[in-house]
Amino acid sequence: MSDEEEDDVNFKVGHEITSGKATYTVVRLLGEGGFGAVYLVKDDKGKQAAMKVERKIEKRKHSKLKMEIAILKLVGTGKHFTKIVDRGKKDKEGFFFLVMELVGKSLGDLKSERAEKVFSFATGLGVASQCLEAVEELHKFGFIHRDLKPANYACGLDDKKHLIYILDFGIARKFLNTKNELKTPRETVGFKGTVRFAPLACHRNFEMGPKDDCESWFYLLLDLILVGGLPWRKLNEKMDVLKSKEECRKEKRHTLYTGFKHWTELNKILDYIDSRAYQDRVDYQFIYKSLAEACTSAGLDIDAPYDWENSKEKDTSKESSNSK
Ligand SMILES: Nc1ncnc2c1ncn2[C@@H]1O[C@H](COP(=O)(O)OP(=O)(O)OP(=O)(O)O)[C@@H](O)[C@H]1O
Repeated sequence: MSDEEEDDVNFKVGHEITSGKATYTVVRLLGEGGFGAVYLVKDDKGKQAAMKVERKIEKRKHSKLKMEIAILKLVGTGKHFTKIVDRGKKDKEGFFFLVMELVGKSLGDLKSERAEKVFSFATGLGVASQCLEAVEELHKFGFIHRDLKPANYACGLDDKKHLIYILDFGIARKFLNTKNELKTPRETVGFKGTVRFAPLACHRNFEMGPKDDCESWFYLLLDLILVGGLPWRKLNEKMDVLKSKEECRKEKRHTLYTGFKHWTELNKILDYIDSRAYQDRVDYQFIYKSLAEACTSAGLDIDAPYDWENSKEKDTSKESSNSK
């Protein structure tokens, strides 16, 4: 059995977790991550929520869940962030938990339900614009995410189907100090995050700043709309992925936009992000404007209903897709 498996918290359907506020009953597992699991739960009044649990391990230096709670508390009512419902720890059973607002399917799941496994151009750009708004908000609070990818964003439920939420702040890092000044970059930094979406700085073991989240966000944007996926999607070795990302800055630039008629604005965004350094501020407005212009030049509306809001497509609720 691996360490990871030993770390698992396995709740059966019907398992009850009581806090000072309510008793939560496990309805089903929503997903499992590196350090724990996320369950669909309902409280005493039948209200549904998501409960993230993490096994309490003394030897673990960083609790991902603690970081997640700290960030959600900090951003408070930010519209792209799930609200905290409850949180606590169960010393006897040895786990921490966070109960939060329930959201719908992840962008990764929504995308994989589509015929060509990508969103339409307008949905991709509209969604990506919201994904960046969430990142901008996080940056305002002095944190970088370091693991932006379609699996870490989800759409809302019911009347919030057009709203995108950012999830999973387990490896976020503060880049501003207590005086709100940029922290001095470390000499060398270990690889963090997901190879496919990692920025060049991460591959090169450099300290990451806001512009590096933007670079990952750009890969995410392409991943949402590029039929066949990112050029390095089939490569497993970090070094090969770095090489491919570097080539896409030079002679293989066109492979980032295969099949797109309207990519000039997207290319300008990548040039802009690449022109930024660790210490630079990001002009998010320039990026939002360029995304909207890319849609306009394609004769599309960036604010149009998203692909999954179309009534012919499946329900976005994980609950309805799995429990019927
Ligand atoms: N508030 C929520 N509402 C509904 N589903 C959620 C919610 N939060 C997370 N999930 C789902 O639970 C699964 C795991 O979530 P998340 O990525 O946050 O967990 P994690 O344990 O940190 O994962 P990893 O270690 O792989 O990054 C995902 O499928 C995600 O879509």
